Amino acid sequence: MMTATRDLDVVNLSAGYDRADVLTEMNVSAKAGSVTCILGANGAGKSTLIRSILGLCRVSSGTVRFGSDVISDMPTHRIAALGIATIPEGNRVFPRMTVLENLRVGGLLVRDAARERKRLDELFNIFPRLEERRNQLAGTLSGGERSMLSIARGLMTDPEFVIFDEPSLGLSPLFVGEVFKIVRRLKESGVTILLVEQNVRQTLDVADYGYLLSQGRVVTAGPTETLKNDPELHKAYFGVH
Ligand SMILES: Nc1ncnc2c1ncn2[C@@H]1O[C@H](COP(=O)(O)OP(=O)(O)OP(=O)(O)O)[C@@H](O)[C@H]1O
Repeated sequence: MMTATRDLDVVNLSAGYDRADVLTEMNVSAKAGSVTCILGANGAGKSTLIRSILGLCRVSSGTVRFGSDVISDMPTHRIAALGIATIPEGNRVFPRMTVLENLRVGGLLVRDAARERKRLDELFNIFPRLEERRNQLAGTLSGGERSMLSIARGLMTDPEFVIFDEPSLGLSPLFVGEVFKIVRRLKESGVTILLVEQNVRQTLDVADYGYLLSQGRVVTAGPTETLKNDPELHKAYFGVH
């Protein structure tokens, strides 16, 4: 595991699809080694923000920087090669492949066999259940094990910056807890995390800093301890005016 050193900065970004911008002059920063959460109702622009960071949106103005690199004009594969990875929602795995095969697919960018073995060992250390079940077909794992596998697969490249896109979506409460435990564990290992989640209470507990989006703009932002008492957040999530 590497200790993150680079901040991610979205600076005055306007971006979207075709001719219409979805994000308007957005400013979001994720500090190296911290957990930053992105909150907001359906359609607020959370996925569009992630897609912009990954080079999957049309940017009309502004920039995205990762450390000293401007990444907003890079193709997605180059952004990934800088050490930015995404974990998809829920528990997506290749059901007819074994646990080990799923992990190897996640590590396709890792061309060196010795590095791949070392990384597998590190991940099996974090996820011992996956090691026990390394030769089991992923489709026969429990829901919780599958979500561990989908997260571990996304970590095979040993990224410095990890974007979680609604990791608890569709999971039962018990497994949601597991996902948040993994986020904490990763944070302790020094990785930078950007967390998009609807599970607002647990997200605010694990994150250091948060942004609330609405209609493609940042409505409010701050340390999560402060955000917990922010009237805008209460209005958005708990219906308190
Ligand atoms: N491929 C696309 N082409 C055109 N418009 C899109 C596209 N994807 C999303 N949008 C629009 O952009 C706006 C923001 O959507 P986005 O998916 O970023 O929101 P979100 O906050 O991630 O919502 P959710 O929580 O529902 O996933 C919405 O109005 C949506 O219709």
